[in-house]
Amino acid sequence: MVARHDQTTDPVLLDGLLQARRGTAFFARKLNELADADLDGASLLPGWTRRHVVSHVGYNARAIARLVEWAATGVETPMYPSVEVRNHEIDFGATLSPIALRNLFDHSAVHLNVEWRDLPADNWHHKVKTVQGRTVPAEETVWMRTREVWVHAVDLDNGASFTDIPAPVLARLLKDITGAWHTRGTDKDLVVEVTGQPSAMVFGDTAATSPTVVSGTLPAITQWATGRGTHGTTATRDGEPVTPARSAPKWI
Ligand SMILES: O=C(O)/C=C/C(=O)CC(=O)C(=O)O
Repeated sequence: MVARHDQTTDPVLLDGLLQARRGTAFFARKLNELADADLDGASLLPGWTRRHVVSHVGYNARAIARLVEWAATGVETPMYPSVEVRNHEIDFGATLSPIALRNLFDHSAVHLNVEWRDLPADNWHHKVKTVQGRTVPAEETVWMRTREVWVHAVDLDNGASFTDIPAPVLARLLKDITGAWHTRGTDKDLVVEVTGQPSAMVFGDTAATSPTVVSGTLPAITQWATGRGTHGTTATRDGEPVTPARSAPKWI
């Protein structure tokens, strides 16, 4: 039976779906503001034009839809056959005509949304494996997509910034990234402090005796943590400014 609304009634999941759908609408808005010729311009990602960003976001929706189909059917359908195929697909997509590229984004986003909508409540707990080898419940696909659409909307370099991203999305992203650093041990002697928050947000090597402390607002710190520059952040060590500002450890 085809559903007209989400099958899940889990309020946390429904809230997550809302953030993903809002992010998709935001990406669509920034894309629609660009003229066809603008798609040839550079994005904020080294070596990628805006075409590459749109291509990646489109194929990412298809890849995530495959995980949702896996959760629905129990038939293993990976995001991508391999990282090489993923990268080749992005390069190929970047060569499409503007209308085809825009259709790729639109149609893949609708497809993913339908897969989410029709997934029975119980199947959201079914385990699937991401291209990075993480085994996660299908619920995680919502966050995976949320992250992609909000951050890559900024990467289109068309006026969007991290201040446009909702605070709960930024906070979760920062927690994810600093958690990954911690797991890899790449946050040694590094403390990250978010300013201007009702409750303290401190991440990193908080046991270090003389750490480099990088601080800034939630949008500025999250932008920095994703490897998108030091703008709006300050770095100090033993109370003295650190120059040049410390770049963030690798995220993914
Ligand atoms: O969260 C993960 O384990 C994997 C995420 C991705 O693979 C997202 C992408 O970078 C992609 O679709 O290529």
